[in-house]
Amino acid sequence: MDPCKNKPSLPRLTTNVPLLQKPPNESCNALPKTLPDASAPAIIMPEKPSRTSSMFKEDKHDENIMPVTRFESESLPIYVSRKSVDDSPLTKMKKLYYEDAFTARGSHNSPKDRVTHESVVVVELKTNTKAKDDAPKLLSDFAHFLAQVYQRPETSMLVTIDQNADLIFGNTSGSAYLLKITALSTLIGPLTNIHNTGLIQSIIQEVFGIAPDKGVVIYTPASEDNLATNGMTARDEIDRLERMDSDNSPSIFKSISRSMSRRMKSSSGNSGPISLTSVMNPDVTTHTSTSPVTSGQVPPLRPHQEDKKKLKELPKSEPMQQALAKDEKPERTLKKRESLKSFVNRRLSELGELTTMKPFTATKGKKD
Ligand SMILES: O=C1C=C2C[C@@H](C(=O)O)NC2=CC1=O
Repeated sequence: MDPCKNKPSLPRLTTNVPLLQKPPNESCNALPKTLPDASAPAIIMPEKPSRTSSMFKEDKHDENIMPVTRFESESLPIYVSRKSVDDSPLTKMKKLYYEDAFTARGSHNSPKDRVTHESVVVVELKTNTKAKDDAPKLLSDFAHFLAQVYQRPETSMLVTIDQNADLIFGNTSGSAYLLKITALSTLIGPLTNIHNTGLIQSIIQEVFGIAPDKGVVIYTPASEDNLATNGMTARDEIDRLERMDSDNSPSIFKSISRSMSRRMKSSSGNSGPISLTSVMNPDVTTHTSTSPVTSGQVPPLRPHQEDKKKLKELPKSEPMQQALAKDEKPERTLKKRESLKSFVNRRLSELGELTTMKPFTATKGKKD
């Protein structure tokens, strides 16, 4: 006889993470490997961040063990070893997660999205009812389950379970629980909470035998400034990644510029490259930049490698006029009063084969 038949059926809830199949012989008391329903469409979506932001404080509690007899000793291990099996469901799930998060088809590419996607989720469960599983296993399995619910690596889950809480809900001292979940505001919102409450309360019912109406779930949104780990708040981390992104973007321009330069050289033979870096991003100040003149220190455009070498030798603070004096081809430089637009257009017309290119317009509608 299926021991699970007498249990109330779990709500058919949805998730947008890959779900694992429950083995037919798995104990009804064991924490399921998977979320309840893999077939229905996802409803988790980013929600408007809440304005509130606070981290809950730890409550003090005294020991109060209420032994529970409902859990049978024949409960099977809940999860296959995740460390030793390469194609374990968790590995597959992680693979899908990382593919989604870090490839072009993923939508989590901005620093904020990246941090949000891996931000810590803190889950605190207090109950007056003991589960059958030993604490480490219970914790690990619960963390695994919650990581699926919140769609993040398990390394981002902080889970604490107090099975000896002094706790009363209503006027009876029967089994009950309090579950607090703290996460970035973007992970907490009306739809997400409805969805996740169903999932989590179902699991708690399976594992602890406590009905959803005997448990309370509190969701606490934290702002990026109020959630921290590894010596950094989430805000710090977003800012750091944003700085890294902006530091890295000029090199992308540089490499495009280099390949453009090679193509132009091979087709014209007598012209130097236009720095795409500077054309695309006038604020970028590199040695090959044609940035708008600032403080009279704009170094010349360097079309050839040997020019580049020379330029490297220029002291960084060398004034523009001195730099020009050393330049063999000063006409290729951005003259002090010349706008970027007219400079680029002048250079384009110098490069005969580029006449098909549209003139560069630095400022829409503004005459040079
Ligand atoms: O609150 C968070 C803070 C950080 C810092 C960063 C790290 O791993 O160093 N990642 C974070 C995620 C958070 O949620």
